[in-house]
Amino acid sequence: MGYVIQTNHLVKQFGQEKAVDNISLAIPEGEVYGFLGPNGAGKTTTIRMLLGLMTSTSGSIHIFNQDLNKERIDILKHVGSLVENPSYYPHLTAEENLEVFRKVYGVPKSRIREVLGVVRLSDVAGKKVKAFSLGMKQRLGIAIALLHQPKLLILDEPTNGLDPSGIIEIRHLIKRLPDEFGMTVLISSHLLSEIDQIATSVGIISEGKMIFQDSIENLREHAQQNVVLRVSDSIAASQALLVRGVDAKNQDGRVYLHENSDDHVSQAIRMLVQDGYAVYRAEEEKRSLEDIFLAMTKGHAS
Ligand SMILES: Nc1ncnc2c1ncn2[C@@H]1O[C@H](COP(=O)(O)OP(=O)(O)OP(=O)(O)O)[C@@H](O)[C@H]1O
Repeated sequence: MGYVIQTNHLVKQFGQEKAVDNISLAIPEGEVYGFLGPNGAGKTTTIRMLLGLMTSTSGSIHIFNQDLNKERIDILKHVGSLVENPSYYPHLTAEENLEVFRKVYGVPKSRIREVLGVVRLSDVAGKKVKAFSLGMKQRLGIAIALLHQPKLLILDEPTNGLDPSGIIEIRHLIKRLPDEFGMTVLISSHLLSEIDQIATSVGIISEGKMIFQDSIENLREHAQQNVVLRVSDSIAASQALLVRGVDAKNQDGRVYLHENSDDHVSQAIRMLVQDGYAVYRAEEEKRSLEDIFLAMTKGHAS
């Protein structure tokens, strides 16, 4: 499979601080890549380098298999982006704003109607942008980014500040782009929950370093849940299980079983009952992807 974006040991240093520290992104074609990290992790800095808005300290960037240093203009012709707050003309309508950008890009007038349709703003095309909600403004920003039919769309925290319905709208919109338009999308966020339903690949950064990069399925595997047992004496019970080779841990007065297949759980319960312990409850630990993400980034920070 081809990669649309590949960075090799990318570094950006501000004074003594490495805001981006050895990041090797690999973003396959046709994916929605969720670029995740807490505030200040280095997402925007990475994105600014990808868009040629900032030079790197070291490392390389290849987009569409071309070196960004050497073929910047050619590459950026096929990239659309929405980084931080997009600039609009508030006193112009959505359609008039798009017309300004259409002329810059030199694309046919028909694109305006098409992109308004894609972002579902056709009904308010004649409305002044100053009357738009934040969610509508973000969708207009995406419409502008789509005008020249880019092969790659880069969105920096597009759901920041949006209410839940605005987040859902953006989510639906982004999800359609790879299938309908063959596009690859990079979307950054500090909240995994916001993008766990749209991303097919995920890269997690913390303090400038990449700490996880793989498919969303493999991230879900990390989120595999322990089974928690409430028993009569959790300290002695977890010891008894460990002695018999069961991966068990005592925590908060409960026994945590890491191996959570039906066979393992029933075997552990049988052992405990045989040893005279009372087993009151067996429950799956409720651990969301967000919990896993927080644990990963916290673990890294400490
Ligand atoms: N122009 C700059 N000069 C000095 N330091 C900078 C500059 N830009 C970013 N930084 C620092 O680099 C680090 C990473 O910032 P960056 O904005 O890339 O993080 P982020 O992951 O995008 O976070 P956020 O979600 O808050 O935007 C921060 O410590 C920030 O203070």
